[in-house]
Amino acid sequence: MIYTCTLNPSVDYILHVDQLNEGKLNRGSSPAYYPGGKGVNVSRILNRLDTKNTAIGFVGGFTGTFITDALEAEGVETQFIKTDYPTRINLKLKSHVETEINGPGGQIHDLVLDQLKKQIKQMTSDDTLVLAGSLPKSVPSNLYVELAQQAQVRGVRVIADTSSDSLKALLGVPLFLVKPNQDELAELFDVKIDSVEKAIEYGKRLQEKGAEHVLISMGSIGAVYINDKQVMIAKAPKGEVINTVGAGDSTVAGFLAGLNKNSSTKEAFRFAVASGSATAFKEDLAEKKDVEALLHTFDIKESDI
Ligand SMILES: Nc1ncnc2c1ncn2[C@@H]1O[C@H](COP(=O)(O)OP(=O)(O)OP(=O)(O)O)[C@@H](O)[C@H]1O
Ligand SMILES: O=P(O)(O)OC[C@@]1(O)O[C@H](CO)[C@@H](O)[C@@H]1O
Repeated sequence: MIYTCTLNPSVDYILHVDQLNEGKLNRGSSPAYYPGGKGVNVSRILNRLDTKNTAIGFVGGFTGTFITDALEAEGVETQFIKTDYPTRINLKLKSHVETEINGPGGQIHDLVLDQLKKQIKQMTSDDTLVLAGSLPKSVPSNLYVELAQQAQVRGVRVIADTSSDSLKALLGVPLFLVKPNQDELAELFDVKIDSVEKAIEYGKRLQEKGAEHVLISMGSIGAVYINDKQVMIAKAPKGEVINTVGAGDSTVAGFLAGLNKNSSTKEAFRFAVASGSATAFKEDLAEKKDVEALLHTFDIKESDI
C-alpha cells in the first residue's frame, strides 16, 4: 500500500481578483475549495491514475471533516488522526500572478503523535510512505527523520516532498525518492539555481547523500531526474497555465503511479512530468485523460553520469 502522510493538510481556498490592492477592500470572484496539502494532493492524483493509496496525517474541526469527506467522495481511502485544532485554510489568490498565503497549522500533542507512530509501526516492506508538505509549527523539524527511520527499519520505501528545515534535516537519510523544486534545492545548499546545469549539479549532491531517485521540478522549464547512473532532462509540455498549485505533488504522484505500473524509470519520469503539467493546465488537479494527452508531447534527454 502507498500511504501519503500529510501532517499539515489544508483546505485550499482559491479566489480570483482582477487587481490586488493591499490595505483596501478587494472583492474576489470564482471561489473554489479543494482538499489540500501536499500528501493529500498526491493521494488525489494517485487515485485518478488508478493507483490505490491511503491518506494519513492529522485533521481537525470543520475543515478537517471537509478534507476527509472530499477525499472519500473521490474514492481515496483515509485513516486520518483527529486533532483538537481545525485544519488550516490556505488562501490561493489568482490575479495576473498567483499569491499564496499558507497558515501555520495547529498544535500537535504528543498523544496524537504517538498514534501516528503506531500507524507507521504497522507498515511492512510492501508499503511506501510519502512524507509531504510542511510540518505544523509545534512539531520538531526533525520529525520526518524520526518517522522515516521508523518506517525504514520495517523495510518501507520512504519518499519526501518538503522544504526548509524539514528537508535539511532529511539530508543523509536514505530516501527512495526526494522531490524538491528548484528553489527548495537552492535553499537546501544555500546557492542560486538558475539553470538546468545547476539543478543537475546540486541534484547529484542530493543523490550522493543517499536518495535513490531525485526529481527536481522546475516549473515552466520542466524537470530533472537523477539516480546513481543516469540523468534525464524533460522540457515542460506547452499549454495554458491555469493553476500551478499541486503541480509538484502531481509530479510525485505521476512518478509513483508509473513505477507502480512497472514502467521503466524513463517512462515513470515521463508520467511525472506529464502529470505536473497537466495539473498546471487545470483549475483543480489533473485527471487521467489530461495526463495521457500530454504524455508524448515533450522530449526527454538522457545522459550517463
Ligand atoms: N508554467 C508551466 N508550464 C508547464 N508546466 C508546468 C508549469 N509550471 C509547472 N509545470 C509542471 O509542473 C511540474 C511541477 O512544477 P513546480 O516545479 O512549480 O512544482 P512545485 O513548486 O513543487 O509546486 P507545488 O508546491 O505547488 O505543488 C513541473 O516540473 C512541470 O512539469
Ligand atoms: O504549507 P505547505 O505544507 O508547504 O504547502 C501546502 C500547500 O501549499 O501545498 C499544496 C500544493 O503543493 C497545497 O495544496 C497546499 O495549500
